[in-house]
Amino acid sequence: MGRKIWVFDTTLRDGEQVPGAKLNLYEKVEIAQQLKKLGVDIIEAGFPASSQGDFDAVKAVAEKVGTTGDIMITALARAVKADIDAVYHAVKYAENPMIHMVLGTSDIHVEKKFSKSKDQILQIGVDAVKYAKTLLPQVQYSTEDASRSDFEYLWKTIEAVMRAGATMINVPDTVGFAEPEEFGEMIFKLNNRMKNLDDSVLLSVHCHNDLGMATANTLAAIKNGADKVECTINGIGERAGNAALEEVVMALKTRSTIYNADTRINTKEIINTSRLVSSFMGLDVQVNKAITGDNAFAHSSGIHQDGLLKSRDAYEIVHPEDVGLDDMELVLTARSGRHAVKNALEKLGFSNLSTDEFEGIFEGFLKLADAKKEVYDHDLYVIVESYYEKHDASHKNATHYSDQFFDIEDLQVVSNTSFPSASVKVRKGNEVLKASAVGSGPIDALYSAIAEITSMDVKLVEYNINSVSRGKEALGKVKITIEHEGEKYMAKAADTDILKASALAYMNAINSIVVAKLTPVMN
Ligand SMILES: CC(=O)SCCNC(=O)CCNC(=O)[C@H](O)C(C)(C)COP(=O)(O)OP(=O)(O)OC[C@H]1O[C@@H](n2cnc3c(N)ncnc32)[C@H](O)[C@@H]1OP(=O)(O)O
Ligand SMILES: CC(C)C(=O)C(=O)O
Ligand SMILES: [Mg+2]
Repeated sequence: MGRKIWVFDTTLRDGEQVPGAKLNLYEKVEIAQQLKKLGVDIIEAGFPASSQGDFDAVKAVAEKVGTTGDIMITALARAVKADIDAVYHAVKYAENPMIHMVLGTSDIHVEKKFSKSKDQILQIGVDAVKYAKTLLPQVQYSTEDASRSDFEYLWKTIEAVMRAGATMINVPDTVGFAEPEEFGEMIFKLNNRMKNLDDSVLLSVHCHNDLGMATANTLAAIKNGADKVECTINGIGERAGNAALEEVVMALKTRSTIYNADTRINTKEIINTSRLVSSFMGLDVQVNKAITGDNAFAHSSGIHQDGLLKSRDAYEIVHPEDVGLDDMELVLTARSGRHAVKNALEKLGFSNLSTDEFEGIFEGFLKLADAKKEVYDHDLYVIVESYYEKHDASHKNATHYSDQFFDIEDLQVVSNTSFPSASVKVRKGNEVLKASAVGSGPIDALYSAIAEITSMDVKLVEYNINSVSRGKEALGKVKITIEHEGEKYMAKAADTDILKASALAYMNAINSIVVAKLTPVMN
C-alpha cells in the first residue's frame, strides 16, 4: 500500500461550468450517488449562492448522498459572507460537510480583478475562513491562480489562512498555465512549509487543461507531496477542462512503482460513471480520450491486433476489465491482418479452415473492408457464404447465412411536428420486406418501422449521434445500444444522411443479435 491520495471530485461544480452542461437536481443526485459508488472521498456539489436551483441541488446531494458512509460533501463560495452562508445551509445536512472558499492570490486577480492591495485581500481571506469556522469544522481555502502568483505572497496567504483554521489548502492552476516540473517544485516547497506548520492540514491541487497538461501537473504534484487531487469525470470543466479523474487514478495504479500512492477509487466503476456524466450533460467523450474514450481499448491495425493476440501486454498497459469494460475490442478494418481475421472467424465457429479456404475468405474480407469503414461479424458470415458458394457449394459452411441478416434497401422519413412517419424497405436474403410507422419523432418512427419488419423484441437503451467532420460532407455518426432478451448489443454506423446512419446502426445492432443466435450453433 502506498501513501493515501484523497480524491475530490468537482464534476458537479467545475464540470458543470461547461456551457450547456447544466444539471438539474435529479441529475446531480444521480451522479453524486454514482460518484459515491466510484469511491471518491469528497464531492463538490455546486455553487449554492449562484441560484436557488443549485442551492436545492447541493442540499439534495447532502441529504441523499452525504448522510451515509464517510463521504464528505462540499460546495463553493467566494470569500463573501452570503456565499459562505449559502454553502453552510446547503451542505450542513451531510454527515461530513465542508465549506470550500476561493480567493485569488495572483497580482492579476488582486490588482485587476479586485482593485485591492495584497494585504487587503489576505485579510478578506482570513476573515472569511474565521467566519466559515464558526459554522463548520472543515474549511478548504483555494488560492485561485496560485501558479501565476508571487510565491512568497502565496505562502503568506496559506500560512495566514491555516492559522485562521483552514483544514485543507487547495492550490489551483486556474488557467492551466503550469508546467509539470515547475508545478512540482512549487508543491514541494509549499508542502515542506505546510507540514512544518501543521501536518494535519491537507495540501491539494486543482489543475486545468488549457495546455493539455492537467493530468501531468496533478501527477507531478502528487510526486512532490500533494495529499489530495481535484478532478472531474472525463476531464470536463471550465474551458479546456480539469484533470480527468480516470487518468490520474489509472496513472497512479498503472505506474505504482513511480508514485507509490493509492486512492480508494473502485476503478471498475469508471466507465459507468463516465457514461452517466456524458449522457446527463449531453457531452460526448472524445473517441481517443484516455481511459474513457470509445477507442481507448479498441485496436484496429493488423500489427497491433496480431501482437495483442499473441500477448496482451504487447499493446495494452491498462486492462479494460479494470475500468469496468468487458474486454478489448479488435475492430476489423482494411488495416487488419490475417491473425485478427482468423481470430474473428474462429470466434464465430469457422475454425479448421485450410490455407486456401482462409486465403480466399481473407481476400473477400479485404475487398469489403476497402469499401466499408468497419467489417462486422454479420459481414464475415456473408463473406464465408459467398466464398463457399463459389468454391465448394456442398461444404457445410456454404449455408445461406445471408438469408438471416437484414439489409436496408431504402427509406423515407417525413419529419414534421404533428405526424412524423417513416417507410422502410429491407432485404433479408431474397425477401424484400416493407413497413411504415408513425412515431414521436423521425427516429422513433424509423425504428418502429424497422422493428415491425424484424419482429424482434428490442428495447432502445441508448442513442447517440455526433458529427465526425465539418461542412456539406459532414458525416453523422450514430452509436446505439439495444436490449434483447436481457442482453445488450451496441452498434455504430456513419453516413452523410443522419437518418440513414440511424437506420444502419439499428440494423447493425439487429444483425448482432442474429450473429449471437447463429454462433452457438456453429461452435
Ligand atoms: C475559478 C472558478 O471556477 S471560480 C468559480 C466560478 N463559478 C461561478 O462563478 C459560479 C456561478 N457564478 C454566479 O452565479 C455569479 O457570478 C455569483 C452569484 C457568484 C456572483 O454574481 P454577481 O453578484 O452578479 O457578480 P458577478 O458575477 O457579475 O461578479 C463577480 C463579483 O464577485 C467578486 N468576486 C469574484 N471572485 C471573488 C472571490 N473569490 N471572493 C470575493 N469576491 C469575488 C468580483 O470582484 C465581482 O464583484 P464586484 O461586483 O464587486 O465587482
Ligand atoms: C475554485 C477553484 C478551485 C477553481 O476552480 C480554479 O481555480 O480553477
Ligand atoms: Mg477550476
